[in-house]
Amino acid sequence: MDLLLLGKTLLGLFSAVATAILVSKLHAKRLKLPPGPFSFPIFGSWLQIGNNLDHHVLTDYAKKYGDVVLLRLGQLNIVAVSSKELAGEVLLTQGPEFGSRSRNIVYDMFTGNGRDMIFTDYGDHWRKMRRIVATPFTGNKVVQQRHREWEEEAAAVVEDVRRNPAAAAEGIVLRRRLQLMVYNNVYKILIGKRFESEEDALFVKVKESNGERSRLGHSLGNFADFIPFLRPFLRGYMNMCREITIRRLNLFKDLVHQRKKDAVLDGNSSKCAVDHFLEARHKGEIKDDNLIYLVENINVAAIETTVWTLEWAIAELINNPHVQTKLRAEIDTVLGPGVQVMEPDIHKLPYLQAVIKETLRFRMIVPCLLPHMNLNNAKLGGYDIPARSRVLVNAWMLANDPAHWKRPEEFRPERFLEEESRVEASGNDLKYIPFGVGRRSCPGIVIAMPVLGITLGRLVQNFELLPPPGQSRIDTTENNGQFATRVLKHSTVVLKPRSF
Ligand code: HEM
Repeated sequence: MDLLLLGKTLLGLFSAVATAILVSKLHAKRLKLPPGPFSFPIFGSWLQIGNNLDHHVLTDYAKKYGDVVLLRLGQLNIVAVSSKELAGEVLLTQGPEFGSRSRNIVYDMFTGNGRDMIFTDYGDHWRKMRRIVATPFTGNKVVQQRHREWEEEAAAVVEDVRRNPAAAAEGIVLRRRLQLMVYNNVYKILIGKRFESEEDALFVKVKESNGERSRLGHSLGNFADFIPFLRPFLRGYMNMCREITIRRLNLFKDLVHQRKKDAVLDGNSSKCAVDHFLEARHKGEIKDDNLIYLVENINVAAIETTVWTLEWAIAELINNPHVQTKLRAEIDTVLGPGVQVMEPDIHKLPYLQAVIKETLRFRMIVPCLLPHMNLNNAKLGGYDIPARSRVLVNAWMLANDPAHWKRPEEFRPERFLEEESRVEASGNDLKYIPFGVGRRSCPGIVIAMPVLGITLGRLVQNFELLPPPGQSRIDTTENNGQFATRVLKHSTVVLKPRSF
């Protein structure tokens, strides 16, 4: 480290200590803050908490301190909420107050300081961007217009797996093929395009750059977020983030440009999301960079979320063979052996729906939703919540709390046909909100649920899903990141074809 950097760091440290002590004294007098672990000047509770602030750690804090906990990490206040009542306050009753998003330095960079939709503050810009995304992705006709494409993509997966001798013998990493399928589902809506194979050059490029962005954004604890004078130590990491941001935005600009050319050549092609975004741009509702960030947002929100959920569901179906057998029997009985699951069939397959709901409960991939934020000082559960707190709703804890659920530690889809038969994934009961609820809830539920139903239904009716030879289970060790819970190791799966 050079002397100048060391000098700057020490100076920063000294002024931060002085400011932190002064601010905390002033605050402590006036505000009734939620309980939480002891907070030191400058570092807050970072030394006790460490860098693993995932939903399990937050659950432990909730058990110790209560339904609303304040964790101070340097300058950042993190408010963790874990009761139905307070989740309702944050997401519904006080939705506008807590409807902004907390970003960190990396997400400032990824989103151009909130020029996107997902990480922008609650207000007119967000409202406009959300409406523009909603038309092509979540309008009430989207399922009707698109389900044939999703069925064809799922049929292509089944075909490819049947043709691959390794699938029935040593097994394959099915995730890779499912990833291509979900990219195709989303890219057809986004730019009217699908990729032919996993080797398609553009697919490889998009997938790698999204993967790199996701890897860099996944880290849970980032000390430079809450102790800004330590930022110089992260120069290398920040440079990588900057580089990937530029690369991705250029890639998405090229995609939009290409779509403009294709649409002119082929006047008959049906309208895709980018066409809607371009119209909004022409009307002056959004600017060029907002348009590119919308494309960026769909790339991060729509694809891996669905792939991770499929990956978890497959792992649970293999580790719970009785569930898999029961699901297969339901499909065979209702549709007839070999009659392929179509989207309109899903409502006739309650056990399939229950398996999906149970996966989203037990393996909630966005366990604390995306971070909410209050722009101004607010009140919650009788406590003062300082402006710009990062508010995390521990949705995983609500969905796995023995106070609300019978034997929550079991993967038991039957619960959604028996004691929880009225509970829906759309959040009609706040103990189960895998897509959030309220203003900032996931608009993608409209397409995610049918895609999950078609894909899982087709896999189970066409194959027996098994662990690889020599193993009795799929490894379900979690990899918990800033926003998402993924499977640590992408599993190899054996798929034995059924004959009809
Ligand atoms: C199984 C699949 C998915 C799950 C579990 C999921 C879950 C979530 C969750 C928990 C949130 C945050 C809610 C909150 O902070 O209150 C969210 C936000 C969002 N999701 Fe999804 N999602 C999935 C698929 C999709 C798809 C397919 C799309 C495509 C349109 C999508 C688009 C979005 C967007 C745009 C937001 C941000 C909304 C806003 O800030 O206003 N998601 N999602």
